Amino acid sequence: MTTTQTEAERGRPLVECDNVVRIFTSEGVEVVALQGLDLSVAAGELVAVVGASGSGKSTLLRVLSGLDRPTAGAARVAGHDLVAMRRRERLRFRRETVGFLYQQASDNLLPYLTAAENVAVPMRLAGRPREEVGGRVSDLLGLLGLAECADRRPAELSGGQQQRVGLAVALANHPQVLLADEPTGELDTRTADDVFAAIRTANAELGVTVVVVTHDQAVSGQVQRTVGIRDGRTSSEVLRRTEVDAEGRSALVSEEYAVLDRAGRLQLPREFTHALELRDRVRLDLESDHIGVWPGHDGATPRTRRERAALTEDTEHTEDTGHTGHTGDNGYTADTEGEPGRHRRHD
Ligand SMILES: Nc1ncnc2c1ncn2[C@@H]1O[C@H](COP(=O)(O)OP(=O)(O)OP(=O)(O)O)[C@@H](O)[C@H]1O
Repeated sequence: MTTTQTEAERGRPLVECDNVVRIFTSEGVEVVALQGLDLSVAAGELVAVVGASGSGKSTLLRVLSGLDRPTAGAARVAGHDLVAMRRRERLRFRRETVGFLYQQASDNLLPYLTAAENVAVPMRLAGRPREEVGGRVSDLLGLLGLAECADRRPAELSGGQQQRVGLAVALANHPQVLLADEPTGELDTRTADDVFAAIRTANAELGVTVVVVTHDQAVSGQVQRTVGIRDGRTSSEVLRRTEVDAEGRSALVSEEYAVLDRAGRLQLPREFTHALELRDRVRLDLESDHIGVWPGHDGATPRTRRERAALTEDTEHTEDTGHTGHTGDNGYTADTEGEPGRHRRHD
């Protein structure tokens, strides 16, 4: 089966959101669903966007699938400008460039058609020749472990099989990007793992770039990169990679990063801000290899390195620890050396 991307194309940004804003107005009240969201997904990546209910996940997917238009900002998918795109281009984009997998099987499949007939529908709508349609249908059903289900209707399939047929439908027209909205939300853990395995197969074998949105934190175990979304903007990332030690043993390592946008904005994790009662304003301290963030307080207690340096002219305090003895120093620092990316607490 042909892959969607060549090796040379892998790695270039395929999905790009730059400061995307989406404001809904209902009954005179404005709801800011996306507030300056940045996201970049490279060709060939499999990324999960994870966030609580109301964080803006579905709004993001609707924008990326061309169903909705951002209020402000820039969004591009596979070279298509999602803000400027006109009706005709939008239709072709939705038919050929992106595939969509919904949470409910009833949104992915027509109940009166067999699995094979369902997979054929998007290709027939796109006007593909009959001989191509038959080959693609059996290739996809075979790849996703559904060959024996070809002639069954959705009601005769398990929940996991229905989602995998839905995946085959989404992939039918060789989309460059697969967008999945809570694709395993209705399934038990084992069946959800099977569906994720099928999504990974599609990503690896067909080269399709995948963006999955979910509220399920556990999904980060299934993907290479997890992007956290909070209050309509991306806030953190977890990267997973395999490390091999000197004895040749491999271990899966995951590291959490905060996302820094182009304007230098950073969202601190909620548990950090709660732990230190950080609010309204904080003091920043530039060190040689990291930045310290300190509660703002009332300005009466000197906190920053510069302020401490001024103090040390009068006292014998050492700067080695980065702490002044009198502050209690419960500030967090994000190290850039030693443990890159890890949020570490200084005791
Ligand atoms: N058409 C709309 N009109 C008004 N407000 C909307 C509309 N669509 C979404 N919102 C609001 O925008 C915010 C983000 O909604 P969205 O559906 O994107 O969140 P979500 O993370 O997908 O949530 P869930 O996991 O519950 O589906 C919410 O406050 C929601 O109420």
